[in-house]
This record gives sequence, structure tokens and C-alpha cells, in this order.
Amino acid sequence: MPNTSALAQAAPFSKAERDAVYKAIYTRRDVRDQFLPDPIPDEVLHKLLDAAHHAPSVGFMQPWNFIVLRAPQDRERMWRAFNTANEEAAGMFSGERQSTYRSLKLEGIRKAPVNICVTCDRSRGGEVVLGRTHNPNMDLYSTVCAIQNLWLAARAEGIGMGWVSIFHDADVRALLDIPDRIEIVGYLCLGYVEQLYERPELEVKGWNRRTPLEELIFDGKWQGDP
Ligand SMILES: Cc1cc2c(cc1C)N(C[C@H](O)[C@H](O)[C@H](O)COP(=O)(O)O)c1[nH]c(=O)[nH]c(=O)c1N2
Repeated sequence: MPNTSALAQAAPFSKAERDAVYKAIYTRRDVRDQFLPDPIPDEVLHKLLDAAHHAPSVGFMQPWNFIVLRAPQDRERMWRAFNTANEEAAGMFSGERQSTYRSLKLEGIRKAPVNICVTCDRSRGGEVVLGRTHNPNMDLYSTVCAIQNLWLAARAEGIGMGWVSIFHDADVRALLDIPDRIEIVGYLCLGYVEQLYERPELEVKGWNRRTPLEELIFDGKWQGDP
């Protein structure tokens, strides 16, 4: 018989609590340039990482680690790796799209006082992991859930976060001493903010727009192709 004694009431959220959850979701932004230099106190950073650590994970595998970088010289080295990759990325667009790309700021590595590299240890659960037996990528998806928890908790604490993925994996690995068996999932920049874009910056700057939700919902089976 399952032991149900650990169950508690699923206490309903008050209106204010519900509003706060949606406020975090809808006003969260990817931050690149609005970071203030103020340090993030250790206890606040710990709260954010603990929120990340309470994300769901396949088989309760908790495959994540958080490499925290604060030293300006460490962040400077990461920025140089970004810059190399970003030059290559710019060259992959042509014409006006390339000029727009070059005008975008796509990271806050040096401006944000804290950078965090989030990794996934694919071997943490042993050979066979509950829920991952038929799709090994579930551990990576779990790690992304942790990053989203971190992003929303940061928003609630007045801290902006930006995800930077314009790197060669090998550069990040070498700079942070990450062994081959560990997957690099996300590189994040965090710092206090006073201002945030009301809409995604990439929309404000004409790079892309939000797809109407109705176009993305299918009834019963795939209906995306004519
Ligand atoms: C996996 C992944 C990777 C990246 C991003 C996001 C995610 C989920 N985003 C941020 C992205 O551009 C942003 O989320 C969207 O433009 C939507 O904007 P808001 O997050 O709503 O502000 C991002 N932004 C950026 O400026 N440089 C980058 O390298 C990346 N990389």
C-alpha cells in the first residue's frame, strides 16, 4: 500500500498570490544591458539556486550543477569566447538582417555581476533512470526546467537574467574545466535591474514577433502542415 501520510492539503492560492505568479511569468525578460553593478548577496543567490534545485527532474535525477562566476577577469575571458562566436554568427546572416544582427546586444557577461553556467551530469542517475529509458534527453530537459525556475525566481527578487548561447561548447568547457561527460546546458548572466523591456527586446528591435497562440494549438492531432 502506498504511504499517503506525507500528503498535505493543496492549499489554494489567494488572488494576490495567483497574480504574483503570472506577473513573474509575463514580466520576465531576457536581460542583456540593464544590469546594475550592485552585488547579489550570497543568501539571495542561494535562494535563486534553491528555486532552480526544486525544479522537476526525470526520475528525480537532479542532474544539474551551477558554476558561479563573479570575478571580472573570469567574465572577461567568457566574453572573449562569446565575441569570437558572435562574429561568426553575424557572418551567417546577410544584407539588412546582418546589420540588424550586428546592432543587437546579445549578452551581459561583463555588465552582470554574476554569471552562472548550468550543466547536466548525464550519468548521475546510473545506467537506468526512471522516465529516461526511452528518451535519454529527458535529463537535459530537466535541467532547462531548473533554469526556468531560476529565471522566474530572479524576476521576483528584482534580478534580471539573460541566457547566452553564442559560444563554442569547447571554449566554455576549456575555460571552466568541464569534463567531457558533463553537458553544458545554459550560460546565464544575473544582476539587479531597475528597468525591463515590456515586450521581448528582439520584438521591440524588429527581429521577431510573438506568434499568436491560436496558431500553435492543435486539436487532437498534428495539424501544422497543409
Ligand atoms: C535556450 C535559449 C538561448 C538563448 C535565449 C533564450 C533561450 C531560451 N536568449 C533569449 C531569447 O532571445 C529571449 O528569451 C526571447 O527573445 C524572448 O524574449 P524574453 O525572454 O521574453 O525577453 C538569448 N538572448 C540573447 O541575447 N543571446 C543569446 O545567446 C540567447 N540565447
